[in-house]
Amino acid sequence: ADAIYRDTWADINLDAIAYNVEQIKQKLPQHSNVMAVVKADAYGHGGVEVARKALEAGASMLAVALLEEALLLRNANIKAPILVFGRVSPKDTPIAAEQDITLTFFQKDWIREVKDLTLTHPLKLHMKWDTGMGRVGIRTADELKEIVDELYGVQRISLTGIYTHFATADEPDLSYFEVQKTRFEQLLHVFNTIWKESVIIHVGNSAASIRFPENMYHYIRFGIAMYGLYPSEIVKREREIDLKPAFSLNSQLIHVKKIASGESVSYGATHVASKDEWIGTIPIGYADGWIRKLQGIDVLIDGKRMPVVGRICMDQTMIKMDGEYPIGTKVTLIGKQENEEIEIDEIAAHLETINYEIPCMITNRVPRLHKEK
Ligand SMILES: Cc1ncc(COP(=O)(O)O)c(CNc2conc2O)c1O
Repeated sequence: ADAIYRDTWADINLDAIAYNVEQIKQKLPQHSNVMAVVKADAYGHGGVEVARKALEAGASMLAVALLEEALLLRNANIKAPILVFGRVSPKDTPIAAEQDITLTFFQKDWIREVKDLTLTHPLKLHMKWDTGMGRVGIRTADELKEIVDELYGVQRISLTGIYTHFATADEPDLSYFEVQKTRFEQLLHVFNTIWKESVIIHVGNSAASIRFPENMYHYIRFGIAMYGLYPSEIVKREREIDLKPAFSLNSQLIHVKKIASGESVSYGATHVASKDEWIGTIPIGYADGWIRKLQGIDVLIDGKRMPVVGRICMDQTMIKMDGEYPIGTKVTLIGKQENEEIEIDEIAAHLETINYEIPCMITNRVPRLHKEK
């Protein structure tokens, strides 16, 4: 790993990743396996390290969004099956076939273009069905029949899976989830009459697999919960599974000063001390993904909550402290200190977004240190 000089880093607890995989496996029936979703550099947790740990903990397949992400795992000598969710252009399918990377398809023309190529290795494909996510996938029985017709008798291209994705599995109201399930079952019935070879079937993300572990077919696509985050408030409240968060974010005080009443902090001089105040500075800013809207959020120093004051800069942030602390004092922006904790969910709420976005938005300028016992 590259040398680290700045005192700002993310601790990735790989034992938590393993724990979370074990928790869902205990809930799943024997015939359901775990596909670890490690796209976007494992939701910002470090793709290779998380993939290896998830496989060690019992996942038997990996999923990514891009061919580039799959190749990165193969280059790290990861041999497990990998599914790419996104559309890979036909011209790049030979690389996928060569590296034994399974691709997603859902367009008749795509198959026609791939059939015109000379593939030196078999190309494995999962077909995506859009039962209501409205993103990618075939939508009707006619489309299904037409695309299956393109596959008959084609050498070197093998359909090894079919899948769909739920738009509302994490919501209190499950009526649309039921609509999607029904549509999937209808398409599956048609598929079984026109395709006789066995395929892998997978439908569930974290929310669906946590809430309905019994009907997850052959694989679940385990993403956010593997990182110890609940997909939504309702799933967190239902507590059908215990999860341990894997991501924490830390820094250290690099400057400490006392300012008098009336003196200001940071650009725009927007924070004005109402009385004598101790101000700490830490080396993290919006170029690290610690964006300006996080002004006002609490961080932990000495096991206590202290607020970010003044405008967050590109590389530095100021904190109003309850007293003087030495340079080098650890500051926790996400995680625990003594009996206080700043959860990713709190940051997400402050930013009026979802927890998925937080670890993804912390840029690569913040090193990820992977720890395991
Ligand atoms: C096709 C597909 N399957 C499974 C998952 C895993 O979902 P989970 O993290 O809720 O378990 C995702 C995540 N996709 C996204 C997560 O956030 N935005 C997305 O597009 C996905 O796109």
